Amino acid sequence: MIEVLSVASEVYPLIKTGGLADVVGALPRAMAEQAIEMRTLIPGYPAVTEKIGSARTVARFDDLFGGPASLLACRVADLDLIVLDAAHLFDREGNPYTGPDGWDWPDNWRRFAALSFVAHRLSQGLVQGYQPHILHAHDWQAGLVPAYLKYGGPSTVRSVMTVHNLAFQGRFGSDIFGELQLPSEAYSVNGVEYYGGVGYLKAGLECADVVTTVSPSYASEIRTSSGGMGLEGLLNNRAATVLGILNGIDMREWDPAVDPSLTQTFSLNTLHKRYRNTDALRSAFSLEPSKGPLFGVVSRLTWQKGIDLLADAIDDIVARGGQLAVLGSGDAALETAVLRAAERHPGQVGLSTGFNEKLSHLMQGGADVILVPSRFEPCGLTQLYALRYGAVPLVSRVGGLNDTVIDANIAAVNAGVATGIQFAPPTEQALKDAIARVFSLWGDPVTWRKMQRRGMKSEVSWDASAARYADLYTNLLGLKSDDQEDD
Ligand SMILES: Nc1ncnc2c1ncn2[C@@H]1O[C@H](COP(=O)(O)OP(=O)(O)O[C@H]2O[C@H](CO)[C@@H](O)[C@H](O)[C@H]2O)[C@@H](O)[C@H]1O
Repeated sequence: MIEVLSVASEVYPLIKTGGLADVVGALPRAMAEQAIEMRTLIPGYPAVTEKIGSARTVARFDDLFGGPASLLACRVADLDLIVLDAAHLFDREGNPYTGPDGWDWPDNWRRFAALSFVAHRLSQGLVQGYQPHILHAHDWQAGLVPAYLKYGGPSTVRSVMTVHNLAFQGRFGSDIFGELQLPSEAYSVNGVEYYGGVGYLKAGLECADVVTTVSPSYASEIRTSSGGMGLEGLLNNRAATVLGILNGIDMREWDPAVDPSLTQTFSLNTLHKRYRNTDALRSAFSLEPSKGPLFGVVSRLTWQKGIDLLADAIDDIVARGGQLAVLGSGDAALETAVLRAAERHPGQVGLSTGFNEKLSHLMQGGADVILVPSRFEPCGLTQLYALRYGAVPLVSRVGGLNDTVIDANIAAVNAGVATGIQFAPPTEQALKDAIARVFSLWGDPVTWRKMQRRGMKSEVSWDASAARYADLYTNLLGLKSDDQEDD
């Protein structure tokens, strides 16, 4: 049986700030169905240690990057976790990356170096009876994992680096290098060095045996100058080992037939009851009763997510008879722009700031349209939840949004395959044109209903992608697919 240690800074349902947590939380169960054993190494933030209950201490460090630490093994929410309990690094208020003042923790380099260092120690047999064959690192916080492995002496353990978002790279000054416990040769263009400093994600991309990202389109985009964020050269050099494997969704967590967060559960056969969630959503956002479509946004409010484009299109939505409910927080200027629109259109536009998992489910189960106008989107999960919950996704044609939504152009409508609306390029005008198309489709209830139903039947599970990860692990270890059962 192949043993994979997945290393990440968040995992649902213990700690979540975005889509990374959903994926890291769903992968182990998806991989178990492929006969791959996956444990997850995560930091012991207060939110995590509070939830793990009784755990076994499986290793101790007298001094891990400046303080004592221990590793706690436990099984929570069907996940096999190894929690890095290190009070000097993780026992603090705030979110995983920022303090209560909203600024990055100044020692993030140390906190996540420690996480990666421990992953490497686990690959060296730190815990008796546990030997991972593969270290699977997620995003920059785990970017040093492949570097510790590469520079840590001979090993049969292999590494995979998955990019969930190339925009967050974990770049620090060269002065930290001396504290990373890496040999001096690691400070090179083939190692962790990046433009005169240390680049955590760059290190992972350079040193991992294989790089993956979360959709085929994004895998292509990151190799171009417009999408590569400076890393396109490196990624092109490694083109043969850069793969796009589409995210799936956790079909148990996101199932409209049993979802306790919905006012009204529903399925394909009871889609006519879905309007009760729409009514509940209107009340939650203090919106007036309406016969027009209710647009919903569940997102970080950032430039990446195209929220400035949305802000400019709000008046259009309302002028055409639609309403808008926005759940999200982020850049102050964008929050203010949405808030101003809500003030301009009382009863038609609502904003709920903060992170609200339960409300995010009601948004999917109640909104008529889920709007995702991203400038770039590695995969995107909210459009996948939308499809499963009978909300029609309106998305920009980038990254994983391109790979998961079939645009309702005339050919697709006639062929009976459309599942949503796409627009390109990500500009205000193209978004407004797409909104106009939504209203014309909304005016044809039969076509609209068919689109909803088709979306609900779309393949959004992990099945196909888990099989791809299983093949990847198997090939990396030089095994044939049928060998792994006997191993
Ligand atoms: N205010 C709020 N309250 C409650 N829930 C909220 C919320 N704001 C956002 N969410 C939730 O956070 C998640 C966001 O996931 P996405 O994949 O859409 O984007 P994100 O940029 O975080 O993820 C990155 O990683 C993922 C995983 O690989 C990629 O899909 C994506 O493209 C990439 O940018 C969803 O589960 C959404 O419901």
